[in-house]
Amino acid sequence: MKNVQPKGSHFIDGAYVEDTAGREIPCVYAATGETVATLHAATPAVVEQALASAARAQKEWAALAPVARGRVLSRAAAILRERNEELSELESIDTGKPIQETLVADAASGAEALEYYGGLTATLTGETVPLGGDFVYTIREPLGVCLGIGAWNYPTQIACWKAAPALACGNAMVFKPSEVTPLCALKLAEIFIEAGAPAGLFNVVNGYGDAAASMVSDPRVAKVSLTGSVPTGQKVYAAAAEGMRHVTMELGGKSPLIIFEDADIENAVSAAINANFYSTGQICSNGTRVFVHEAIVDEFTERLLERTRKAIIGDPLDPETQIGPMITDVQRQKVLEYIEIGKAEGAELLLGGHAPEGAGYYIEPTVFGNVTDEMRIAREEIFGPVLSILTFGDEAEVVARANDTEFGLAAGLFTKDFTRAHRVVAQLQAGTCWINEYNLTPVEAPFGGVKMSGVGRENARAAIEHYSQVKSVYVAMGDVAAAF
Ligand SMILES: NC(=O)C1=CN([C@@H]2O[C@H](COP(=O)(O)OP(=O)(O)OC[C@H]3O[C@@H](n4cnc5c(N)ncnc54)[C@H](O)[C@@H]3O)[C@@H](O)[C@H]2O)C=CC1
Repeated sequence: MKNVQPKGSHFIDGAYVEDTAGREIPCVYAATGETVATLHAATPAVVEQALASAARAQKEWAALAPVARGRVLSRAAAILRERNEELSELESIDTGKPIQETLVADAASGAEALEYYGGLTATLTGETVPLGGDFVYTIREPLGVCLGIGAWNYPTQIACWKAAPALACGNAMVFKPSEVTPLCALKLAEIFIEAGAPAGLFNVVNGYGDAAASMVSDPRVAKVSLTGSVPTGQKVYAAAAEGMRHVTMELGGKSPLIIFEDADIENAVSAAINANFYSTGQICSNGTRVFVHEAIVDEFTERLLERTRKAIIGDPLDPETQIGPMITDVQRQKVLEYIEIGKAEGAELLLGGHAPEGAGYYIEPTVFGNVTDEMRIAREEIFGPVLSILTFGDEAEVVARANDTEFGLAAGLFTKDFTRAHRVVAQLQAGTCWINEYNLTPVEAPFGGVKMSGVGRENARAAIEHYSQVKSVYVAMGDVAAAF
């Protein structure tokens, strides 16, 4: 394994920073279990340095002409693209995701976000509101220092999706990656400096939940954007509320994928595969409850099993590999427990269900048939490669069952009947819906959840609303009327 030990555990004020007094963070390659780097969690002194330099840099950055800020984001995007290969390799080492995925979905997606917001920066204007003589104009202002907190499944993409709109609006960001994937965001911080960002504008502070928690309640932090689980989201949202901070919460899901009887079966199977086995199932928006119409469930299941049996499980750095390991052994054990629960609840294990022999945190792509709504495998987020097939008879029934969940991140449906497609989408309680596709998240489209899956939106113009605030300025053109 090549040397991936960073020059320091944190990247603050334009340089790597180390403080070995912090608790160790081992960075483990999930394919072998080998420790490939050791970092140290941020101490209070490191956190202080990060917040102080971000507060200083934010003022400098916000004072630039918007087009100059946009240029820095565009340059950062170009550097990400130039280095896509090496960044993808690091992403695969950090997460265990197959290189054939990371080459297209991580630094590339991050670059898209930076390109999009780089272009948008100079267009962020206010409005003039005529009042018949007097008028109001509005100014879109940055919030200040934003805190980004990341999950482990997409360390580069999450950092970029948060940093790009935050910086476009004139904010600074301190980013706390997941403790199990501490490497990739450090590279993004280096790239921002190379692209011309002021030192301190994008700082990376590695650490565990407590390091992030100490920043959530710091008076210098104006906004918190978290990608993580619902229980963490509840804690972070509550702590942010104490200081009336803005929040974006990108949390978990248990999303439905509905296959109607007139669906194109091969496309529906492709979508079910992407919705459950991409990134070894570690995707928040996954369509893990696959509702298949009873008239086609046999045909659908047969093709799904035939195709999934061919999946190539292996070394993430081998370009042929389609399924890598789970992120940690803890996560693998959690998924294996759910598989046992599914069997005990009476679901039919049709494929997989085992951890292959040997090193690494691998788990076979797993398909359950005859799953019913009340089973825990159909209600709780597993965050692993476990697909549940549920059958249904009619449209009203499947809509009600699809919505019968505390989550509301995403939903998908397959049908050739476009009237039905739009009618059903209108009733689905989910922040993102796909018709005849699944899990595509272009930067041009807002992304986020309803219900327990979160608040706020990432990507698109929608994210601008969540990283800026509007000042109204009333301008009087005449005398002031007063009662006396
Ligand atoms: N909606 C979305 O866009 C996405 C949501 N997710 C969700 O993330 C979860 C998996 O990721 P995990 O890393 O296991 O989530 P997690 O909730 O355990 O951790 C997320 C982050 O929060 C930090 N954290 C933990 N406790 C904290 C506290 N008290 N205060 C502040 N920060 C704290 C962690 O250190 C980590 O950086 C799943 O539920 C998944 O659905 C994952 C990717 C995308």
